[in-house]
Amino acid sequence: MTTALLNAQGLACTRGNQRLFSDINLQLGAGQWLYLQGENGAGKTSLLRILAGLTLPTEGNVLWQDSPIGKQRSQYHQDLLYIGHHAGLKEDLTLTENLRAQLAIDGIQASAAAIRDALTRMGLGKRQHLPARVLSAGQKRRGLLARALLRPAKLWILDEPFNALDVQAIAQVQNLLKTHLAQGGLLVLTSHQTPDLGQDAAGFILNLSGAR
Ligand SMILES: Nc1ncnc2c1ncn2[C@@H]1O[C@H](COP(=O)(O)OP(=O)(O)OP(=O)(O)O)[C@@H](O)[C@H]1O
Repeated sequence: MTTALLNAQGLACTRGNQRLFSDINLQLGAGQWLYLQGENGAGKTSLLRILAGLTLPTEGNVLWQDSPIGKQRSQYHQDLLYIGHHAGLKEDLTLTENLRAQLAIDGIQASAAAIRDALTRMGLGKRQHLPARVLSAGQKRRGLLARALLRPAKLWILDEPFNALDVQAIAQVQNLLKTHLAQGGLLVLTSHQTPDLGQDAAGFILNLSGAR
């Protein structure tokens, strides 16, 4: 049996006077994934943000390695890679500068060569010195995902990682996710496109539509 590293107990979320979901319980161990489904507005991003410790739940707790995430913010931050739905890039900075700044927040000093390699692997070798504002939506998404190549983290929480990506990039990101899982990483993601995470990794699907 896999030991649960991420544990959510009785999660509920209310926004304004709208109950998005309640009584959400999850357990995820090494090499396991959770795929959140649901219509627009079902509460997927809200749940991901709660799991990432960015929003407090209305009810319930999130535990990481048996301890509430609020009591171990710095350890949890170290173990977590969260990539949000909206491009979190500073528009006037280049992709290289954006990545360097994001990694610095994560406490990681990546070399210029490592950043260049990651961007090249994401097909952005020729775009690395352009300000983010001139990049296409898919290029921005690729740039955000390059962080996953540079930032070791046990738990990945990804909000619509395939958004705006072309077929080739989707396949590349799916391979990245499979490798992460094969190495014992945990993955929580949402996407309007069903991901292919391979036969070997164990996974769960949670549909938030109707979880009120
Ligand atoms: N801070 C907030 N204040 C008020 N309402 C909010 C707030 N944040 C989210 N909501 C509402 O909560 C609902 C769920 O939003 P959320 O972004 O979690 O949905 P989602 O399932 O990720 O949707 P999508 O598939 O469109 O990305 C929406 O109706 C949204 O307007």
